Amino acid sequence: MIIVRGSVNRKEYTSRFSKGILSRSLIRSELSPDKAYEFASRIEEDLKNKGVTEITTDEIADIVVKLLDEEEEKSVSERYLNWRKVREAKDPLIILIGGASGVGTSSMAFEISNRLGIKTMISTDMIREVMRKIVSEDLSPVIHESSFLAYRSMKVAPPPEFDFVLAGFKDQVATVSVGVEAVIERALKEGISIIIEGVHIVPGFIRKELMEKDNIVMFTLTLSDEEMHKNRFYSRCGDIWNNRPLEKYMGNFEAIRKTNAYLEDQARKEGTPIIDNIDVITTVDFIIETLTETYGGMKHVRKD
Ligand SMILES: Nc1ncnc2c1ncn2[C@@H]1O[C@H](COP(=O)(O)OP(=O)(O)O)[C@@H](O)[C@H]1O
Ligand SMILES: O=C(O)[C@@H](COP(=O)(O)O)OP(=O)(O)O
Repeated sequence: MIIVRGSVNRKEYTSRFSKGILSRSLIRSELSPDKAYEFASRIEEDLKNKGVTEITTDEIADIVVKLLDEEEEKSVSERYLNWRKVREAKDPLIILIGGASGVGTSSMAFEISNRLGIKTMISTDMIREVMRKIVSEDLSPVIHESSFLAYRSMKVAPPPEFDFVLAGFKDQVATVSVGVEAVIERALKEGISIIIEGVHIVPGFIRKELMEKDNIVMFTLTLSDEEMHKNRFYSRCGDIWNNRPLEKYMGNFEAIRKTNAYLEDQARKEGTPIIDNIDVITTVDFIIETLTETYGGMKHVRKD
């Protein structure tokens, strides 16, 4: 039996060498499950042949990187190292992924959670749903509508020179952002990493003293190609569990595009990393690389 020594949150632990655990970290680096399991098996076999009975996680990582660099593209070992950098950081990581309806925030949040092994994920739609139960329609009509239709329930119409879609959108975002900040503060208090995604993650709407923390990182997803954006709704409405009618989004597509343009403007104004969410791998790599630069840098890696 091979004993593995590692540490999580400064706590030392030992466990038996597991091909399954090692395979999962390789799959996060975009290796196919079959190849990941083959690599894990070869590493275990090699350790046994050398009579190794105890090894540290860092020593395993060195073996993995060497093998990946010998047999795979450089990008695979880079992904593996990025994943370890972020996981070894001493502060919980709060990732905020915003974007207009249909651009792909929930799908990308899911991909990132898999890649980084972050188990806690929540959508701003869910936060809004809870708020709808607590805050009556009389008190805050704007949260009882879709973000791109919130203007329909504004108590007072905006001045004629204002864009009414964006006036309603901003009202709803400002209200739901209170719930988003509550989730961020709870995650910091519990010391857990979390991904929060949705249309209400808008640059400039989360308190500055939270956004100034470098373990809280926001990304804005956009789609410059309108046809591609439309197709995303067709693709989503094909999901068997989806109960949201395609017509609602197609019938308000112009309003949704307005919120997409507004999100882009806010991202540029606030210096928020922004990516055209055309391709899953490109988007995920961009987010991971940005995290590694801003968060996974040496100042965050545990000193002990
Ligand atoms: N980068 C991408 N490339 C291809 N399809 C994507 C991408 N991101 C999301 N999708 C697809 O687009 C549809 C909408 O994505 P979703 O995450 O539900 O959007 P949102 O949560 O922003 O409303 C889904 O069917 C999803 O599979
Ligand atoms: O309010 C909104 O813009 C959308 C956001 O959800 P996504 O489309 O981003 O999943 O919620 P809904 O239309 O379902 O009420």
